[in-house]
Amino acid sequence: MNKKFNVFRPGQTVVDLGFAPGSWSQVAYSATRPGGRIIGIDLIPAVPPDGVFSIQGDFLDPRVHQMVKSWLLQQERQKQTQKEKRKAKSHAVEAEAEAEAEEDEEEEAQTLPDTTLPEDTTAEPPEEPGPDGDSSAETTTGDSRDVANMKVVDVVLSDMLMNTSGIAFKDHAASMDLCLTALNFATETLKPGGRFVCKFYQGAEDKELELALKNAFDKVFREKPDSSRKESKEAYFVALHRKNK
Ligand SMILES: C[S@@+](CC[C@H](N)C(=O)[O-])C[C@H]1O[C@@H](n2cnc3c(N)ncnc32)[C@H](O)[C@@H]1O
Repeated sequence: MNKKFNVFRPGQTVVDLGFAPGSWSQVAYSATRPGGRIIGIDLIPAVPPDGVFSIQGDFLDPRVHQMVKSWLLQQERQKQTQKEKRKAKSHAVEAEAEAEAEEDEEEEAQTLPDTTLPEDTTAEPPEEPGPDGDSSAETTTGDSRDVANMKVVDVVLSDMLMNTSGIAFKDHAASMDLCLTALNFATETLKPGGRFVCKFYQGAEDKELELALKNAFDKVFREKPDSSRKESKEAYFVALHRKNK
């Protein structure tokens, strides 16, 4: 499905619901390098693949949503701090280069007759805003706003499925609960343009889920990948480009 829909890109933040034992997380991790951040959540204890952070808990429990959001916030703050550090470093390099250039000019000037020296040679250089001063302020404000709204996630995956009972309607209803919970979380956290992939058990109510997805995303595909057994009621929705609303 990733090959077909190109779900992952380098640097993305991905939330993998029902991640254990971790194959999807592993694919997400490799496909989002460098800079990707992956968090997996599962009911059962499982060691996540390298580079993946995990939380053990029931995603139907709102407290688990809060834990994931806290992690996302922390990651976002880290990203901003790293961005600011990089900016400060590049400003320091620029300032050093400017100071060196001025020193060179002064040295050159000292070798010339006095009359050629401009009057303000000894004056402090005027403080000029960095080349990206204004736009960086905008970016920071934009990021802070996104963090406040928690729209910081690029992809939400849900492969959550209960142990099936064999009673089709019951399994379908349980699957719809999980999918709708995942979709609610995605609605709260996905950036505009974000993607959502969820496994579901086909049944009477999946049309409603499809409609909710179409309401929130520009494109929605119903998929039955080759790896899924033909007789199984399992299928996937792939929703691309979260609408900006
Ligand atoms: C099919 S497996 C996931 C396989 C995984 N995507 C992978 O690639 O390795 C489904 C997982 O969903 C988890 N799950 C089911 N209900 C859940 C819930 N309410 N909260 C969190 N995880 C849940 C199960 O424990 C199980 O590990």
